[in-house]
Amino acid sequence: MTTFRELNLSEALIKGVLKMGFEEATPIQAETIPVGLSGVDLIGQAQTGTGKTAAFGIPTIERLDAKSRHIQALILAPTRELAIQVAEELNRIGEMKRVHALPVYGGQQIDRQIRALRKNPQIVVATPGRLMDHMNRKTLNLDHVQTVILDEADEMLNMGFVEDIEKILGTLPPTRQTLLFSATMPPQIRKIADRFMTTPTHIKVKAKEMTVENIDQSFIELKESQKFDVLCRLIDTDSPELSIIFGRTKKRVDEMTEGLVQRGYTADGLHGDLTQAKRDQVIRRFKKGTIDILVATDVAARGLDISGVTHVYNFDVPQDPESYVHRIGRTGRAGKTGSAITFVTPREFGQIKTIERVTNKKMSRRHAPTLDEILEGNLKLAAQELIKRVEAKNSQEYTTLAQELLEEYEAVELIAAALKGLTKEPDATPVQISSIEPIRVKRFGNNGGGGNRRPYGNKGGSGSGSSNRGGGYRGSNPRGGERREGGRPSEGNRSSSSSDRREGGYAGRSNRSESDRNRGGRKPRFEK
Ligand SMILES: Nc1ncnc2c1ncn2[C@@H]1O[C@H](COP(=O)(O)OP(=O)(O)OP(=O)(O)O)[C@@H](O)[C@H]1O
Ligand SMILES: [Mg+2]
Repeated sequence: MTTFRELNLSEALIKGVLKMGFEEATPIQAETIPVGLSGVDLIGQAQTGTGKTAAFGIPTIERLDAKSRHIQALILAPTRELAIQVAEELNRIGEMKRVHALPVYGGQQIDRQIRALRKNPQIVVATPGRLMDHMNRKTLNLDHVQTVILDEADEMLNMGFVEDIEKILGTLPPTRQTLLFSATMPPQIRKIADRFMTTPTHIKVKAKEMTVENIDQSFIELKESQKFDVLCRLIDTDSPELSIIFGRTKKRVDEMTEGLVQRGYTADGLHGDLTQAKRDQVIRRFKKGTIDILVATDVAARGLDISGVTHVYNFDVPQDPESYVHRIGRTGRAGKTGSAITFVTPREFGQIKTIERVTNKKMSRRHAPTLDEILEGNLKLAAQELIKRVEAKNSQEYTTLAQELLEEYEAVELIAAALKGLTKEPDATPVQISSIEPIRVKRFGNNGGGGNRRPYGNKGGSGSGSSNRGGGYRGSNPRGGERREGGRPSEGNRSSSSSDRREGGYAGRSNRSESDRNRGGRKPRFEK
């Protein structure tokens, strides 16, 4: 185990990370921080939730000059929520060094961002489309950037941002350091690496499986028409603290959200067609626990770090194994445990096999809870509740009435009636979710006739390996469910900036044509 002191960091940075509750460096941090500090280019790959943000954030902040008024580090992220979150984390790491990171993303008023940029942040965390807008308007100067980081680089390629990224990287000083991070590294990444990186060191935290071992993974085979009722039953039996339900399209996300609310759950939806103000509100309420179910497209699959997410439900089987890895990685973060349950229709069963093959991890088959099982579970909960109330000994004012009732009725009958009153009956409010075409297996399994799709550099090409398995590490994170929202600019109206059209409609790969239209009809160059 490596402490941050052993990594030769300045006092300001050590204080910063200790204040965040980090006691030891995670494996990816221990391996990449020294390399990052040396100034060379770096590709970092490690499982979800294992601290990649700080792995690139710490050396980047350490290397920059807090007194300078120039932008010295640029981070590109695929979604707005991720840009905001990364900026927040960097602001915490750099707090003692008085370094400021500004998130810059589509959907927020550009004037507001221009004013914030005039305050000279040393770090800008941007979505590619909006950054391009600022570059075209000359409202930010990237001449002094010494480090550029592509967080979730493969997803930015999936989203069709490759041209923007090429343009952005092409304008940066050639001497700058380039870092590239993700939990998954499909071979296309090599193109970016070849073109824009100088003999990068490849660091991959070795792990037997692509997913962290503290996520319990299962699937349920069922008919499309059964999905919604089964989902509700699972939520009732699993009682997640916070959960994320992934759906394939924006329409399904809207319908599911509406249905859950109708059945009395506190849920809200997140997808690319919502205004930025609404997106901000949903995330804020989910982090606070005001809503405990987030229904989302793949827009929420990458990078989001929300503590308390104990369950991920894939209402629709993910389009590809990468999407699966990132979706389920929203739980089981920073050494915590989590559960991931994937729904699969019989015709799509091949996807489960493909995912298992690529992630090198078997999912267990789970059966949909029956109504009887649900009732039995609810009855047990009611009995526990009754016992709790008896033990609390605070029902004295009811004892006289209870005595009178006991004289007239059998004790067993009275308790049975009380239990019935406390038992939650499954809600059968009818909910209609529009049906959807099954994923075509052919497209899904197109990785070389069913062979293992190896993540880039998996075969010992890494600069230095680690014997650490998985993402488990010690160290507490005291923030709990209440994350500081500092650094998050208050929401403005949707601006008419061109980046909105490109970034606004992201619904995940499954909804590709729709999201492409929203990004100006651009076709992603790297189809999977
Ligand atoms: N050294 C550490 N000790 C304890 N907690 C840490 C440490 N480093 C990071 N964390 C916490 O772990 C959580 C996950 O970190 P982070 O979001 O950087 O993961 P990631 O590897 O980028 O995951 P993803 O692939 O999903 O983006 C965060 O809450 C972060 O604050
Ligand atoms: Mg991340």
